[in-house]
Amino acid sequence: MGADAEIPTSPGIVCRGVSKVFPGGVEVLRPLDVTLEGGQTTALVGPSGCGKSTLLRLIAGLEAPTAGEILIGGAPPSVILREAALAVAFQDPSLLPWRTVRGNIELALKLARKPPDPRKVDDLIRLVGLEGFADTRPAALSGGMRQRVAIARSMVTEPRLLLLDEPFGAVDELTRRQLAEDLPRIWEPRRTTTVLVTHSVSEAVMLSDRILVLSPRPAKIVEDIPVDLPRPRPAGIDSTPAFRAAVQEVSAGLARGMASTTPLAAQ
Ligand SMILES: Nc1ncnc2c1ncn2[C@@H]1O[C@H](COP(=O)(O)OP(=O)(O)OP(=O)(O)O)[C@@H](O)[C@H]1O
Repeated sequence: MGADAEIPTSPGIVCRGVSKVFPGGVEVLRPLDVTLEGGQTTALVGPSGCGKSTLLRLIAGLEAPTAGEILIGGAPPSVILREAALAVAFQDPSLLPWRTVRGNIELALKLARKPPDPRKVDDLIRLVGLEGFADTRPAALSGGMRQRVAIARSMVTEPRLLLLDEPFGAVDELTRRQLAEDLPRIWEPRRTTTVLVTHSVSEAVMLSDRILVLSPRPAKIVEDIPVDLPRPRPAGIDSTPAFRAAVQEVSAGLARGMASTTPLAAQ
């Protein structure tokens, strides 16, 4: 981190009384109080439309809360944005159509005012399984391939905070499992604070240290489940009894969350 950086290497995230009501009175988040520990990966799971992406967008500083505040490493989201230490990979990869795969990833480095690093770019292209497509433009890629470019692009800057919203949504099951196994190897050594939105319980268990289950809209935290599995996850862990037990626990939490009106955390 640069000498003048205000954001620590693995920033924690504090949400204090955060609520969101969209114009027209759509209440998406009830006042939410939660602290996400720095260096951890936290997964947000919950029913469709409950407000997971909205919470992620608030953390990213792309939306402002209606009330309350969010602090990242003790500072408002605008600071981590200004320091280019935040990276996001959202459902819609939004790649520049006139740039190649390599060009899109390189652009992230440029925008973050970081020096070119062709080797790192090539390594990431290989890691997300796009070897041979470095000079291809997005129009000639499948949806899943475009998402993988977005994932590589989000990691190339070595962000201190990584926000992933269904990053594997359009990726086939086999590649998904491979990515879920491989990607944490990049962010773990740097202890990148990561927040992940996913509909897949097994992906949440595979990738995170902690899983927050949200209720139907307006979202409240109804379950807060630590994932007590070794990091990095060894290959084949998803067929162990401990992994399956964790998946079951989260699935049961989701079912309870669907029916719940009483939040677990102080809301
Ligand atoms: N800009 C907006 N204006 C008005 N309503 C919005 C806006 N953005 C989101 N919403 C509403 O907020 C609610 C939560 O949306 P959000 O995308 O956060 O849910 P989600 O849990 O991520 O859903 P999914 O799992 O289906 O992606 C939805 O009812 C959505 O219609």
